[in-house]
Amino acid sequence: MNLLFRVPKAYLPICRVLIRHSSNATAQPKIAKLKITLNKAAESCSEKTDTYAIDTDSCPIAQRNGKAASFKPSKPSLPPSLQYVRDLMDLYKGHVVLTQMGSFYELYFEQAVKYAPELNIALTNRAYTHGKVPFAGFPVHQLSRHLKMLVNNCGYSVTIAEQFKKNDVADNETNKFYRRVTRIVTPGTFIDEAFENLRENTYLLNIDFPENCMSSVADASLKVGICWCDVSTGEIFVQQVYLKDLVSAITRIQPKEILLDEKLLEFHIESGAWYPELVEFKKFFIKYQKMPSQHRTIESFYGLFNLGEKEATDRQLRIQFQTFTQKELAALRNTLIYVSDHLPNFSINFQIPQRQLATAIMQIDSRTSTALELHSTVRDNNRKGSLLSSIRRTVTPSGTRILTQWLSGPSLDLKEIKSRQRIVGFFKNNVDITEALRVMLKKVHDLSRILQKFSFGRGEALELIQMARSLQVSREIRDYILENTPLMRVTLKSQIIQLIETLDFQKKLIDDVLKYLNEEELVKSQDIKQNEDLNVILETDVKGKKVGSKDEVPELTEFIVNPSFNAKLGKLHDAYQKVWQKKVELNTSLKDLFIGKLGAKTFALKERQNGEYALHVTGTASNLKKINELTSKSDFNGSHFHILQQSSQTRWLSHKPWTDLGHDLELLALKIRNEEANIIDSFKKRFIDKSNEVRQVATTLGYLDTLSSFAILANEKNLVCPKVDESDKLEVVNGRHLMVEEGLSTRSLETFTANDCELAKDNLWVITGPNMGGKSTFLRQNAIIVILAQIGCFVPCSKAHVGIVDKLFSRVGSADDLYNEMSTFMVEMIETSFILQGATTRSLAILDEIGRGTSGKEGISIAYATLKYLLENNQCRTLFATHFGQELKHIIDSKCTKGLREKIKFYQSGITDLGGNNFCYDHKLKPGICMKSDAIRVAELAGFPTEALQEAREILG
Ligand SMILES: Nc1ncnc2c1ncn2[C@@H]1O[C@H](COP(=O)(O)OP(=O)(O)OP(=O)(O)O)[C@@H](O)[C@H]1O
Repeated sequence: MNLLFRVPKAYLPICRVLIRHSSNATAQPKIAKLKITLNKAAESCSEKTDTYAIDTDSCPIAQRNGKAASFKPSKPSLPPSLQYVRDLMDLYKGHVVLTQMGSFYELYFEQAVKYAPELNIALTNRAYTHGKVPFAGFPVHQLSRHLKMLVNNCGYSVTIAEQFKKNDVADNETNKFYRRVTRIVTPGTFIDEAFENLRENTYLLNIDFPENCMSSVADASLKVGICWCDVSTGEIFVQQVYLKDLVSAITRIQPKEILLDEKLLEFHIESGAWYPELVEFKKFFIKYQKMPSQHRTIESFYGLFNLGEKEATDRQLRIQFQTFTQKELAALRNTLIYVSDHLPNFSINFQIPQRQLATAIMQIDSRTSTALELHSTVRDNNRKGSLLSSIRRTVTPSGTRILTQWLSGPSLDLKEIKSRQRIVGFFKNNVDITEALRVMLKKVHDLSRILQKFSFGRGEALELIQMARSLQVSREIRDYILENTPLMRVTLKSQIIQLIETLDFQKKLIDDVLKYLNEEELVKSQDIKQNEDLNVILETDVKGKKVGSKDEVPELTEFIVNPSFNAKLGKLHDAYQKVWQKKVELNTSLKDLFIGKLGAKTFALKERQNGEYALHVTGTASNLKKINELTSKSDFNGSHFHILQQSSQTRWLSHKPWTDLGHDLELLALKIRNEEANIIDSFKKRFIDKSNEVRQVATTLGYLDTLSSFAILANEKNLVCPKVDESDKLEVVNGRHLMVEEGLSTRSLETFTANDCELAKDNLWVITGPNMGGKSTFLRQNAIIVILAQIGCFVPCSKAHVGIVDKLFSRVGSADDLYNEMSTFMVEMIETSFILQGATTRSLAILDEIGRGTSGKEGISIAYATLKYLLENNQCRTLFATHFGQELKHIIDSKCTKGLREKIKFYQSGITDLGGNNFCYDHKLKPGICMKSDAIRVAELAGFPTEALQEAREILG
């Protein structure tokens, strides 16, 4: 069974939803390797008979598909390599199968026909005895580009089978290769993309719902386990949440892929039928997968974590896992199985899983996150214009990721908020120190991602230098901050000293890397490689590439490890140098002969494109004639010259002394490179063994980056430090909306009108005003001020007092179309009921025009009921914008007790008449109720026809 639901095309840019069911078979016993020998019939094919293995051991997902055990070689007439592809396609049902054939990745059969157009690659056929087979392919180096299209744009899972050379087979054998599944790429395990995407985490998230919970009515207080990880940074977290808080948690995490048990497929949870809020799942890539989490003990995953020393890692894991709930452990197990199945060829290196507590993070549901434009704008889903882009001043990848995480989940930990504020305050007041720190931070590379690359057996030698340089900078930062601690107050000083302790990374390892690796050469070869890559891209389709000679054998300076690293490398370099010296001598004497005696124009010892060592001589026809004579008659140093190739002005000659020396140099260079590769690997391993320390440095640098960036922002935007405490207050004096203010300053000369807000527990402000009068802006700016205050950032106002808010709710007219089968009013009611069910006395709710989606009278009654319920039951701080101010006031006055009435305050913004038809908005809030909405003026501004406006004015009277 393989189900694929595709979202309408128009929806794809914002929410790629793919629901895939990978297997419905029962688990099968493990089969390590499945050897298949093709029978006689195959020999008649155009390819030779071969024996191949589908390595189900390396990829247990295939075992679980349940086909491995019952697998029989199907139709015998296919050539072995194609039979392999066909069998893979059967094993990995629903996946796109890319098989490496030489220097190409290829798609075959119906998959070639289907996906070639999507990848914009040529589809062709190859004739075999059993008929024509469609195929399409692309060069290996284009894998990343095509994976992006298949995985990110189209939402497919891609199984990749790579080609390897058999160990025990000679080079001239036809069947010297075998193929093996090396990974399965999905949005959550797309490490190549993640390594490039420095600003964001690439989270894969598993949700473990209680067994059979969907067979009965949803209970909002049901406990659910979640686990999410970023394979590219090694971060992994678990949390237990109530069903009612699940979507908020997912909104905060923003996973690239959500993994669910295939048993849930039949419940169509994203339809909202079981629990309405789960329609939010439509925004994410969902993968349904068989979840055999009970089949493996948690201990069997210990190998996926690395803190350095194995015993210490195991011990810490044991302690940590004891603190997790059963649901968290189940989600963790599911996630770990999935990751190890999808990356069978990589050694995963996770840090110790962290448990996040719902009580430590402010809950922001997805509607609020969208309405406040935390990460992208409502209008065009663009990052530019969002709160994140407006406040981001970070200069390191880990700083940017921390900022993103904080914005999605501000802290509820007062101590932590205050300590962040102290650091921001220090940096704000000490601009020179902050500038110097940021100059250093700019030199820091993405340490956790480089570390992960090393763990995966990837990463260039240059990244070792980047790692060492970044760690060296981290030590400098530590020293620099320490130097400046006398300027700090006692509390800040001890806090800072504790923080920067982690920056003290082992100096010896840094020094060794910088001492023994040739940075200059690595940078040079990186530049050459980049140019080559560019040339490859440019020349891909150019036929008749250049022919001629390769460069001369590399010189000593092109090696990347200092020969003094160890005796073995030293000896190899000595030997290489001796042979090199002989080459220099030979070159001199032959130059003497060809240029000095025979009058050639140029002479060089070269290695030709085909690998032959040869003398390259150019000259005039008469000189070359002499050279021809020499080659036919005499020898030099006891060896004859032979003409390999000639043209009117050049000669390629072979000469045994140079051939021998060339081979010796080549062999020695190879040995040196092998030894260098071992040394590079050993350095990588030394860093992997210090995974914990490297990650701590990365986190601390990211933390310092984020907080110093807040200081820069505070000075730039005139922000102040809010008073944050456990009180029930929300008091803001002269508050501003950062993004609206920014928009006004770039678009016009208009300035932002600052407004105050003064709420306490169970206080409610009703805001009225004309259309376009600034009601929504006011609501949002206060919510943003709360978020900024709780991430430790300073806030846009002249004074603020924020009692910690546990949950932020909004009902601000949604641009989402997730509930596509429900009416606008129904959606409005569902969203309002989430607030009424979820808001606590510590929450802040902003509600914009409740009840506008239905008839006037009923709308007012709903608005009133909501307002009263919030005051009496939720007792949260509430800002309530409406056009029905007068009507509401009337009902409140007649129905509410004095006590309740005192909790409600009415504020209004208005329009100032400038005479004639001219007017301007007065965005200043003042007590009172706005009597009219000035809708006709807005219609006029919007370009309504004059007759229509006149008609409206007459009706209004
Ligand atoms: N305090 C302010 N100072 C200056 N300009 C503002 C202010 N508040 C809002 N504006 C401007 O007015 C525009 C409309 O604001 P907003 O959407 O908040 O009005 P509204 O009262 O909610 O309108 P409607 O009732 O039509 O939804 C904003 O886009 C911004 O350009």
